[in-house]
Amino acid sequence: MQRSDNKDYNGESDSQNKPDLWNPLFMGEEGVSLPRQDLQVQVEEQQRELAQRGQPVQQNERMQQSQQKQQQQQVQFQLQDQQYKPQVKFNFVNPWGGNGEHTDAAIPLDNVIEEGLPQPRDSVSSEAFRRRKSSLIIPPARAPGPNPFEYDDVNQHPNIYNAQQPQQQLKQRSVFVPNQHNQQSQQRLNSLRFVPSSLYTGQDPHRRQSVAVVNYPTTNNTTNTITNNAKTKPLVMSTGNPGAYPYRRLSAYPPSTSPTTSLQPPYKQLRRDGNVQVQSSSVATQIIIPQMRKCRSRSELSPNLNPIPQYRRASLNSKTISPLIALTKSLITTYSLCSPEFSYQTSKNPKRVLTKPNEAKYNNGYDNINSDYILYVNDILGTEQNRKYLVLDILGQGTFGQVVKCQNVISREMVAVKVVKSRAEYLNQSITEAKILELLNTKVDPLNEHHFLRLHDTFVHKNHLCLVFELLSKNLYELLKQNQFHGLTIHLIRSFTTQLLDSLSVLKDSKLVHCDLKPENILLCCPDKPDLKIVDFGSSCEERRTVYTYIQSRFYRAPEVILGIPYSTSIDMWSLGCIVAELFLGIPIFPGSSEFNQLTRIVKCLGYPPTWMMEMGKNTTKFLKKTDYGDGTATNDSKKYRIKTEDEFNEEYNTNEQPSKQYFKWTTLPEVIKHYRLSKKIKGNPILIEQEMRDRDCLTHFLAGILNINPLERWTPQQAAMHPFITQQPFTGEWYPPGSLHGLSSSAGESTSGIPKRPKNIRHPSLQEGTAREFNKLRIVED
Ligand SMILES: Nc1ncnc2c1ncn2[C@@H]1O[C@H](COP(=O)(O)OP(=O)(O)OP(=O)(O)O)[C@@H](O)[C@H]1O
Repeated sequence: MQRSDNKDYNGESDSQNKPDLWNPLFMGEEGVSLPRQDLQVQVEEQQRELAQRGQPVQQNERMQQSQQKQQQQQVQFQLQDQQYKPQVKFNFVNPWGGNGEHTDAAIPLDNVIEEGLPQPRDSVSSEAFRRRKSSLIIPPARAPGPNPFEYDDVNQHPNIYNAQQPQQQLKQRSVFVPNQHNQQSQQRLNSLRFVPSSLYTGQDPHRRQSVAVVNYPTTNNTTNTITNNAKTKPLVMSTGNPGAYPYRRLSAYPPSTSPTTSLQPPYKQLRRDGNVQVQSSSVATQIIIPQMRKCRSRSELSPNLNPIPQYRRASLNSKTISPLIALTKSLITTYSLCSPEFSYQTSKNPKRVLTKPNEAKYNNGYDNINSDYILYVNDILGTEQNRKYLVLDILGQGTFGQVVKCQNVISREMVAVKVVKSRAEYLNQSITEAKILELLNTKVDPLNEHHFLRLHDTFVHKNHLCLVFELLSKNLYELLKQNQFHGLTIHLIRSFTTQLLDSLSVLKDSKLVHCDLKPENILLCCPDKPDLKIVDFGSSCEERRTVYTYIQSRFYRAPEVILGIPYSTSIDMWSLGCIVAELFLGIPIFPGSSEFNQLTRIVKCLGYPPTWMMEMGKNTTKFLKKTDYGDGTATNDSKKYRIKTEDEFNEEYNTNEQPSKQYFKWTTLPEVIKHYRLSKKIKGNPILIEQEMRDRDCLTHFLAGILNINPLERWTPQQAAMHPFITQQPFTGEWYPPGSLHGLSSSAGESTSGIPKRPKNIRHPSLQEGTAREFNKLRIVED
């Protein structure tokens, strides 16, 4: 099977020189340089021969010349060989331990930005770009769970891929190891022609090609032996005596399904390649090992699928399985087939530490410096019967603690356990989270219809509160990342938004504010369906108890929170607007590097907040400046304020604010949405493009209603759920939520958003007098 996509080769698009998946080059250590070893061996051999002939061993001039020539030749070979080598380092991780390097498979952020846009791609900016720094309390960097299938140093592996040790083991068991048993003949072969250097570097190409190929037929007129007639001839094989046949018979094929022809793979395959000469019982024929060849066209890279892929690989129940399955899901079976001594028991695995940092500091050595419980794979959390959970892997690390994938030891149910930090402040907040979830699960949504995470159990383990949740799949941030930070389809966005609006409607009715809605806290229920759930109610509160003023992750923080005005459930709608825009654009719409920068970005895109908000905000003077009109002619209240320049802000607060990095060419919301690049699928199809543009207009209108800077005009979830973007009714360009006079005037000031303003004669009662009467009713509680 050959690769059909080329994306993983360091982003290089040229597929011409890419080796296929089974190329031994993929399996070896990068930089394997057998030719050098070969050269040495050859020189030693020459020396030995000279010595045998009674000539002095010292290198005379001729020998030196010939060595130089050979060296030049080898350098040439290596250069040629480099063309075949992938640039990616494929390391095989030893699932039993070992501390090889891990190649980071994370998708580079370089793919995120549209073509032609400024590229904020230096490491610092991409770090800052991650919104994970924007939480209430800066959380440690997300620590994805180590992948047990990552590739590590080949030599670390205790099994068949080990370049040295297994060969010795295999040799003891009389297993055919071509690269070792015919080392000498190989040297001679190399001297005859060019063979890619790594073809024989500690790898058994046949073994890699298939575990099943080692099952060979026995026929009466053949003798299954390999003649290692290295001194005189290249590798020569003969077939015949089954007992002496160097390949082990594996249980993968029951006798009835055993191949019956006399020439079976790999011989058959080698022969097909035209490079094999087989010696039967009477006539000896040479086998020439196949060489790598250059891929000439793209079509050669497409997989070569056999309807019945005989003799390629097998599972224990004799079924043919794909190489991918053989090397992932069925890896243990594959190992078992390769080596009868191989045994695997999870309980014997060394405990892999999941927590970072993992140095013991507090809580009798159970906790690290952040008061996080140091978790190991195979740890048991909980002590009570039926409340014991086997730790399997880490799912996420956040402000409040770590979330780990666990299995209930008795019921075997898979769950997610949040192990809260052992500090009082986190403990108290997590108790609130548990209470809110309990309320949602039992009273508000007992039938599990409104997309809230289910809490199964709570217990305390070594001074850590543990919350046992249903196990969900990846979060929306991970989904975007997986999509290389390209936006999702409008269809999918609609599906997600509909579900989220349903949840927010229920929360609003229950007077609950989530306070930390962001893509990381919205999880898919399973990987292959668009069903989702909202998690992390750790910052949630009742609407009448909005205790904290420093809430929400920065990118999703509502303007009223930034300005320091009392808030309500409408801040979740703001976050939702930011999330929907991000799902479309692939990257956050307001990726503020600081609160000041966040507000600047919002104002640039959507215009100034209404004056009453600025008058009322506790933080207004921090970020905005009152303008002096001198002659007093200014009538427009909004012009009383302008956002401070970076210099003014830096001077005042001794900071180092930089001008906002532009992630999009366009500034206003309608422009950003309209000009976002078209997906390849619809490019060139005018009908689809027209449909897409209509959808975008509708999406823009929908977003403008949710991303209304004025929280009193911002649509409620119930209102938003009636918008044509959600209902898919025809969108005429104008829409007002039924029973409301709220239009789309996003601010009382100059609208830079490009969204049409509500007609002047229509005013919402709460805006009369320009005061914040509604807000005054809310209780302001300082934190
Ligand atoms: N039930 C679950 N199933 C699978 N993964 C989960 C589950 N709950 C949480 N996660 C993962 O763990 C991550 C952190 O969870 P959570 O947000 O609850 O922790 P936190 O400490 O409150 O984080 P934050 O810093 O956002 O406050 C999530 O982003 C998600 O990827």
